[in-house]
Amino acid sequence: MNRIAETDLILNADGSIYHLNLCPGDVADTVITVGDPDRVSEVSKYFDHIELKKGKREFITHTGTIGTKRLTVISTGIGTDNIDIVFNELDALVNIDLAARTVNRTLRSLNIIRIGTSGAVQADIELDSLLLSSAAIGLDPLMHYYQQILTGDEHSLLSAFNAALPKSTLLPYVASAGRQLLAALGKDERQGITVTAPGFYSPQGRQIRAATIVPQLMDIVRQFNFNGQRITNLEMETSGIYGLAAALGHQAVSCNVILANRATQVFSKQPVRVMDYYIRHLLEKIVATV
Ligand SMILES: O=P(O)(O)O[C@H]1O[C@H](CO)[C@@H](O)[C@H]1O
Ligand SMILES: O=c1cc[nH]c(=O)[nH]1
Repeated sequence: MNRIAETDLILNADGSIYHLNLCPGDVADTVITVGDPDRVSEVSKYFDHIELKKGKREFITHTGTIGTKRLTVISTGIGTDNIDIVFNELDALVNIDLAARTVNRTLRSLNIIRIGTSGAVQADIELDSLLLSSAAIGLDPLMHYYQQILTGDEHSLLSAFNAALPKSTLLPYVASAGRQLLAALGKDERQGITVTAPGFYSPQGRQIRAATIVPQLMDIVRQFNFNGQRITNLEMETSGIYGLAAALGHQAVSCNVILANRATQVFSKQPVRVMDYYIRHLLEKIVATV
């Protein structure tokens, strides 16, 4: 079996993995990712018992239990460049023998749920509501560095979005939610197609002082229609989460609290209270169904 080089899979002196600072036993089969490191304790405060708290840089991890359900909550920071680190290292922790530096014979598949924040692009999507991404269109570059095997539906969505873009401006890719996990968590929840942007300002159609060269981006996103499905929201991690989860054999679903409505230009008056409400809602659902 191929031995993975010390410079490809880097371990710290205590045997933990380079950025996440975690050891293999530290990760539960159900993993909640959040962008904001401060949101980790906002999730784990609802655990009955916290067995570990570790961290390095923006990657804070708490593992514990609610009843008999073991859960890990980890912060990714902002952007799909961080998702590259978090997903490759989480996968290494559960699927690689770190001592032998070889891939395990039996692979573990994690259930990974993002609890994030997002901006809606359609006027009728209520502020302070929850939205689950059935698929993501990535305007970030991450999955252009990995082999992706697309389904027929993903190919069709990508072709349709490419056709809506002006020639040679952006290079999108498409990735979908884990089918079984979405079936478990998506019941009675609003679902939509999410665009993942490689930035918060011009890449999401915001204009402060620096001039944008894609002024038509928001109109294209808002007007796009794929067999009756619309693009619903913008954020910064979901395409990478879905792309890498599929590439590594994990199930992932991205759940986002809508804090901004870009069409009506309003921002939530109560972001902390609303996030707390949906953390409790999703934890109940995860414990009951995942
Ligand atoms: O609240 P989180 O999970 O960080 O998610 C959203 O908020 C950040 C931008 O403010 C980006 O990470 C975006 O995806
Ligand atoms: O508009 C928004 C709100 C939250 N997060 C984003 O990336 N965009």
